[in-house]
Amino acid sequence: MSTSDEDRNERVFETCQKRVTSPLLRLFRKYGRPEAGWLVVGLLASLGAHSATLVTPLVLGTTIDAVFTGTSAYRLPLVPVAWLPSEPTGQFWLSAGLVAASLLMTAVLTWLRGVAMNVFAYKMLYEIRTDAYERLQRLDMSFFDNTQTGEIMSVLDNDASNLETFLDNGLSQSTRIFAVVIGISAVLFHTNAQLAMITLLAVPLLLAFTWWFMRVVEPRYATLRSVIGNLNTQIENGISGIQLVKTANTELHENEKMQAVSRDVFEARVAVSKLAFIYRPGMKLLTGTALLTTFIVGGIWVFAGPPFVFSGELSVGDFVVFVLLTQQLTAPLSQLSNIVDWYENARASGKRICGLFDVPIRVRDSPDATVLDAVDGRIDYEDVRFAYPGGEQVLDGIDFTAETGETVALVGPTGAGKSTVAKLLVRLHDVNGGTIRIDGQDVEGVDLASLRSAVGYVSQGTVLFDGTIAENIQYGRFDATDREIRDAARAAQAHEFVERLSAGYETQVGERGVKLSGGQRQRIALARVILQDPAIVVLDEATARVDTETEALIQKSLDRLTANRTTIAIAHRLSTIKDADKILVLDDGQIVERGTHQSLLTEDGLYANLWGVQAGEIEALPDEFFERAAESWITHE
Ligand SMILES: Nc1ncnc2c1ncn2[C@@H]1O[C@H](COP(=O)(O)OP(=O)(O)OP(=O)(O)O)[C@@H](O)[C@H]1O
Repeated sequence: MSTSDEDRNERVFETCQKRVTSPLLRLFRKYGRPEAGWLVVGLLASLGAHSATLVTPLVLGTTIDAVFTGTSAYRLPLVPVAWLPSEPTGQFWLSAGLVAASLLMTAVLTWLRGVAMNVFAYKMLYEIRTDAYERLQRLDMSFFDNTQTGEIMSVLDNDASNLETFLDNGLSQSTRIFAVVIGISAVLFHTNAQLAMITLLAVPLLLAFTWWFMRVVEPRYATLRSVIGNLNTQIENGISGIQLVKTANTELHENEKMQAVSRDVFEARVAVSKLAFIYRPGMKLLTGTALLTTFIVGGIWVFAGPPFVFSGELSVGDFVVFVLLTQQLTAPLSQLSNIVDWYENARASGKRICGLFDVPIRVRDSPDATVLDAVDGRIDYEDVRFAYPGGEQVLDGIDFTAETGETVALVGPTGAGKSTVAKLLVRLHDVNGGTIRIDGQDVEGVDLASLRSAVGYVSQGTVLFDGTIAENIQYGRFDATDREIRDAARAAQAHEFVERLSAGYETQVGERGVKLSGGQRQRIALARVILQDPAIVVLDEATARVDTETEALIQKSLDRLTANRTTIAIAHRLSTIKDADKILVLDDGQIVERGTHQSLLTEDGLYANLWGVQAGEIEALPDEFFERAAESWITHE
């Protein structure tokens, strides 16, 4: 498959994720560098805080030997002997002071670490999230057609959180391990190199055990992540389609689907846990064994002199240092599994985030794009051909012109390609062949923003945003005044019904506008387009979902909207478009008839048949029509 084919296929998001290498490094280079100062402060503070915890056992060891048992001189690593007191009382209080100072330092540095690492992680994530969202909005419609909403949402939500957890907890826990293992090793070697070798034998064993765990758990984690994705999709589909579930009485069926995906999640979690149940106790057993071995060997050494091949002395103080520090090894090393877990999750999430950044955008401004300004509104379609990514040819040789101010209607059987013709005008997709021009300029050569503000689009299923009615109308032009919003609503025949609502223009419309009727939603959408004041208007079944009375009302507002604007109107109900300047009859991606209402009726073709049926003059369409519709239906399926 060539790159461009891959970039056009339905699973383009998946393909892009697979191609990503070193996602964390890549994200760090782009988003972490500007905040690297915070990271350095955080890591140094973490290193300092964990190193400070080593002071207490060290000081305790030397104090026991020098002050309590008197077996050796009072010495502290890195501190010149001349600076140390020679009297036991002075030594005792110095030790107490050092322990207090190290506790205080640990507390302050831990605070600093928390602040610096949080700021680093939050700032980086803020940039990634906003950039990803910005990118997402520019992606082609075909990306949204082929990617589950749940999957996209989880990139901005779960994946960003996974990254944040790793950047914050994962990195600071890693420095903890680094500081503790290096620090403890140094202190133990300094205290007694021979015993240190016995104690620290545990470290390579712990690392090897963790490496094994990482290798075997990763495929299970991959399965877990994928089934959690399925679970999210199921929940998302079930909730967004709740009306269908209730009316179709399919709650049981949905429950069964939910049970199946939940079971998959359960089984995947158990598979991961089975390994975690071996790993965590295994880690404890290994560190426990190291402690016990140190205790036995060190104890014998203190009581009866050096055992086995060892030589030299081990004081009680040294023994205490070993026991205390070996215990301190356990906690950070047992975090290794969490770090691995956070890292794996962050890597997988980083791949998805980078994959999203890599999805190619085909519909974009060309480098020499010109701004579509002072639009007259003449539209030319010239031999336009189109197929959706991975699909069959949907439009084949579409040719027509809409003169400035004209209304061109597109009619024809379902699936004929009418909406596709309209979508190509605002470049929701780009043509595969031929050209679309506005005022003689190829739409692919003009600035996208100017193109889309020149065309007002009212789609089949009008979608409103959660917010007030006023906010939804203002979406057409954000700097519109209250008066302009009301004027637009009046022109759309919406003002009266809005005024009758208890909160008027401040009424909340609910998610997707569910609290309004279909006709009310449609009129709000029309008010929005009237406020936008475009030179060209596309009406895709603008009156499809309303009753005849509302249709009459909407028709009035439509007449206001389309007067003096070039209009492309798509309609099944032919009565709504019979006055159009041109009517194009589409069938199977081609224009099969064209003319005015009157001329098409005289032609006695598909349009005349459709009109006859709708006007009740003909009882049924000819068999030939059904055969063709069935054929088109089968090929579209
Ligand atoms: N996003 C899409 N991805 C893939 N195929 C699509 C997409 N949208 C539409 N199609 C296919 O393109 C063909 C034309 O669809 P289109 O929506 O343009 O038809 P239409 O004439 O507007 O139909 P209707 O009157 O039912 O709205 C259909 O076969 C449809 O299955």
